[in-house]
Amino acid sequence: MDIKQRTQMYTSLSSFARKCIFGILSVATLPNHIAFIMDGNRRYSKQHNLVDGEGHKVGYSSLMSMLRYCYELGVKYVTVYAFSIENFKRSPEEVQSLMDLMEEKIEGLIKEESLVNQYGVRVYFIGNLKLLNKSVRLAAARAMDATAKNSKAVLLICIAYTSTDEILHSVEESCEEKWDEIKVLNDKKHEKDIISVLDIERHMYMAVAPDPDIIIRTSGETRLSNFLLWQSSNCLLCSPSVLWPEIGFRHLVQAILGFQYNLYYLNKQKQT
Ligand SMILES: CC(C)=CCC/C(C)=C/CC/C(C)=C/COP(=O)(O)OP(=O)(O)O
Repeated sequence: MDIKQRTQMYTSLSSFARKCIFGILSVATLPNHIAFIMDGNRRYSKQHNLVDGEGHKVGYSSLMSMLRYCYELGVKYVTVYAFSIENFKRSPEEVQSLMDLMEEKIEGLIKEESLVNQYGVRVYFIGNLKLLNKSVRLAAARAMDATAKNSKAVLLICIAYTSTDEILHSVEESCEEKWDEIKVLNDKKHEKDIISVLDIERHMYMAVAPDPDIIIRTSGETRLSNFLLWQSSNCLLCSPSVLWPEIGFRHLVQAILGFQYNLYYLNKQKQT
């Protein structure tokens, strides 16, 4: 058997094993939305003596594997923290190199043979997109347009994002909307109206998705780092102690088992 045949056999065997494990996991409630904080790409580069930026490229391959597993399993929504507003404070060279990678990979997402097309994924870019340079912003707009008709699954890419910025944006939009209503009604008694939680939720960038069930943050970190603060009040946080480029199938399975155990335990508590 040559290398090609061996690789094919390995791919079919691992795909079969995954299907069996997914079959078992599907017996209990599956998460509908998983979010990832992809921590540890630079540390991976350093640990493996790679040139700067290589860790993020390996990190992108890990992301593609995790997306494949999630969509195979039937998780409809996946969110990733790709670039925070805080990341703009890194050196100009590093920001530029990350933006170049982002642009290249965004273009790749909508290619004919891409995973996005294979699984019918609608892509959203979530964040303060006007902070991005024009070419990345246009690439993001193209990817959103090109996938707008896909409805089997959803990928939300948080870029130029922080949760506090999202909340601020949403409160501003809600106030403006309320103010316009008051002006139209020209009714003094409405001036006392205040915005509601529902107004704020409606104006969130993340309003296109339900709240996440699980947030997985690699490299053993248990901080949320300004990610989905509003949306994570009932969410399970998992922190596998591997760097993002090292994340694998077993970490996803562990997180889902944790979620299912948590749900089982909560239901049991409610019954007693
Ligand atoms: C199109 C698309 C979704 C592309 C995503 C590409 C990708 C893997 C981006 C990760 C970006 C990032 C700043 C990760 C955090 O690791 P870090 O750089 O902070 O590393 P560290 O935690 O070791 O410092």
